[in-house]
Amino acid sequence: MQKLQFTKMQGAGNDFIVLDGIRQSFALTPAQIRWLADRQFGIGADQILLVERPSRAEADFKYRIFNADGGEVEHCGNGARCFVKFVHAVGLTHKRQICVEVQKGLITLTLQENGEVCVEMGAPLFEPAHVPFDASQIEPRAAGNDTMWPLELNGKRVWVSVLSMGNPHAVQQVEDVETAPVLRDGALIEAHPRFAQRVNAGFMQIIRRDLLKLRVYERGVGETLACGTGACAAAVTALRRGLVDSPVTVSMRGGQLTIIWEGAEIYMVGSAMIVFNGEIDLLDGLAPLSTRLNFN
Ligand SMILES: N[C@H](CCC[C@H](N)C(=O)O)C(=O)O
Repeated sequence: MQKLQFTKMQGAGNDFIVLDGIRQSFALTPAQIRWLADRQFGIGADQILLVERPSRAEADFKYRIFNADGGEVEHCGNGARCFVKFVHAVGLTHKRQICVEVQKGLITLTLQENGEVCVEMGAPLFEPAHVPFDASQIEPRAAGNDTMWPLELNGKRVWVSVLSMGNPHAVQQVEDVETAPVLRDGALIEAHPRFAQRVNAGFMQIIRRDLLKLRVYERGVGETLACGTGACAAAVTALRRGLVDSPVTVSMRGGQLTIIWEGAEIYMVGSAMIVFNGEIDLLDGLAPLSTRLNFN
């Protein structure tokens, strides 16, 4: 049995289990990650964030992000803000500007005087092969400076913009996010065969030129209350379509983020909070999950 200290955090309602992998030594299997993230049998979270020492000289820290389904991912916007608040809260650093190594590369995080965090999210990539998205045998449609692609979902065609924030996103515009079929169509888009590594599916509604509403069906999780990379993907898509101006507020069910994009790096500004600290016995957790009945 191994005791593991953890910190439960949230950024705009997207919630995380943050683990200090610098002062604790452990190795997690995908099954253990699924158990920790399980909202009935474990602690419960959308993602697990693992803080480690950097392997690159220019970085202060490294962190790794795992979805609730156990898969490791390239980037996480809300997680980045939670990371900054965590390392300050536990005394791992007092620096206000931190360079962090994540799977997609190096990002710079800044803890602002007002307690919010500004994340330099990197530049979006639009080439289908970089998402990755299989654009073969279909014709795109222009929308301003943006490109939309047709996706067939069980006989229904939707038009999505595809882009990489380091992780893959498919964004569509809807009339009303509250009535959009996010759970049904989000699941179909996430698993669509044209996305070799699956995809995060965003549903955005333009409210004003400085405000859009967004719901995201996240890869490896399902619908979350907010998605930071998804907010960046939606804002960039709306900006390319000429529907909003930068900076734009992205309002999601769990909170809002400010996204700034002038054509190169994207900046995301928002809050992050510690909810509680805890301790869990690593080995005990697998038993309950193995007894989870599979009725389907
Ligand atoms: N589900 C995402 C990872 C977490 C991203 C999201 N929580 C964020 O804040 O960016 C993916 O599989 O790419």
